[in-house]
Amino acid sequence: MPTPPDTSKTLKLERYNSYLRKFHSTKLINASSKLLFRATLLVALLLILFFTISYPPLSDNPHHRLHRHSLLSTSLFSVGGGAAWEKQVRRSSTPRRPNGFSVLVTGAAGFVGSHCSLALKKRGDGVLGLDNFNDYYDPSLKRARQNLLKKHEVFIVEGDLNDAPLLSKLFYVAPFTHVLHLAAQAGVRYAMQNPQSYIRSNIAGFVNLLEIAKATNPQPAIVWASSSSVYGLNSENPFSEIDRTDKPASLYAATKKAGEEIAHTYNHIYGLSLTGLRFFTVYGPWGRPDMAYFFFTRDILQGKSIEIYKTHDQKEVARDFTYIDDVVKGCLGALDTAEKSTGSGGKKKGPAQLRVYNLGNTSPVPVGRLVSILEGLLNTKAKKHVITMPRNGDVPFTHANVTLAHKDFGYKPTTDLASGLRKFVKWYVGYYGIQPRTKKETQPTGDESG
Ligand SMILES: O=C(O)[C@H]1O[C@H](OP(=O)(O)OP(=O)(O)OC[C@H]2O[C@@H](n3ccc(=O)[nH]c3=O)[C@H](O)[C@@H]2O)[C@H](O)[C@@H](O)[C@@H]1O
Repeated sequence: MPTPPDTSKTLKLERYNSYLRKFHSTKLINASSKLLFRATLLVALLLILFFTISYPPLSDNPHHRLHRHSLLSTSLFSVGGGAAWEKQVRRSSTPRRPNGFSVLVTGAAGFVGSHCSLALKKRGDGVLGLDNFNDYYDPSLKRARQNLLKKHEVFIVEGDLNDAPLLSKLFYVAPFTHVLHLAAQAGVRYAMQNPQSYIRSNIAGFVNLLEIAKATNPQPAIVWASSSSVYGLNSENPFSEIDRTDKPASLYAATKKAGEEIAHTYNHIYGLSLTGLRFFTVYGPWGRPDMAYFFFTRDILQGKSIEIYKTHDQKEVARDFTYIDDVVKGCLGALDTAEKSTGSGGKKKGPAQLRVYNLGNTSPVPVGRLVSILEGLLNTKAKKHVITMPRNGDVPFTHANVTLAHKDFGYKPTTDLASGLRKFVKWYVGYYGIQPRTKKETQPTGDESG
């Protein structure tokens, strides 16, 4: 019988191989679980880091518990510009004086908005600007104002009032104590060309802002720009806050009047502290190119004719032109005396302050006189064309009674039209690089009337 083969060695070898296989697979499993564990840990750490930077703990930021929910529910973590952007928002809005305000200034790249932002920043308040940089007038002027503000460490967020997620985010990131709401579609006559833009900014945009503000905790106090145009066809003289304002002459005026009524509603239902300021034809350096004093200056210098309106009964049209520095003092006075809102997170807790003030100059000047002052300052005769006021929403005259603003926050305009226009012309020729003309260069031209 053949001897059976000796299998003991083969068996040993197989056992050894199987042991080795088991050993290696266990090692492999161990290694991959370690790798998985480390990767999970890293992702978790990164997530914690991201949320800590983006959203400080609620105890650090008692503002807007509600907004945390809305931000999460609508996946808005991506709104705004990331961590560096949020840092800018926080830095710009943080006050540098004890008990300073943190103010959201809407329309900060605008005329009144840029002046107020600088004044607030200079006295140590925190200021964050918001502006949509629309092209109603030359946006490069708005960019120049933005650069000026940047030099003074005021950051302007580029965005629209109707962008609810953006507003929510701003209110979440920065605990604003006040809002100075100056963003609006301005201009009386343009309302006939583009009525919808007035509804979008002055009504829908304002409501959107109030919706966000009412839901915050604590709610900010709001000071906002109404307009002398709400007096419309009022014939009382001077205009006082208790006069009728139910006869607006333009859609612009109607939207500002609507704003005053909307303010009443939000004050009544939600306890928001609201102050409306009726500005009277504000003018000065860094002004608005769509306003008469501004484009008269440009057209006089370019030798173009200008139209001076007269009323239908052949009287001169007059305005209570108010210098920007006086208006800025009025805005700051209104902010300083604004009481806290009483509501929180959308619920009213008690009656809140609701105010309206005239901010005018108390001294109306006919448009013809404004043109004479400009002619003198520019050393150039204007080509005047006097026409009957077109039916474009204009009112014949404005005249402010400012007793209330004086009583409540010491408002006292100190700049007459000639002094204010001198400062404007100085800025204008500097900004546009125009060589001032000497008396000899002046070309006398006959006045044209029609
Ligand atoms: O105080 C206000 O409530 C308003 O003041 C100005 O509106 P307005 O007073 O009409 O200012 P301008 O458009 O600069 O007109 C000034 C004066 O010049 C007159 N004007 C205007 C244009 C023109 O070609 N000719 C002319 O004589 C107007 O009738 C008015 O009396 C602003 O444009 C509004 O945004 C603001 O709300």
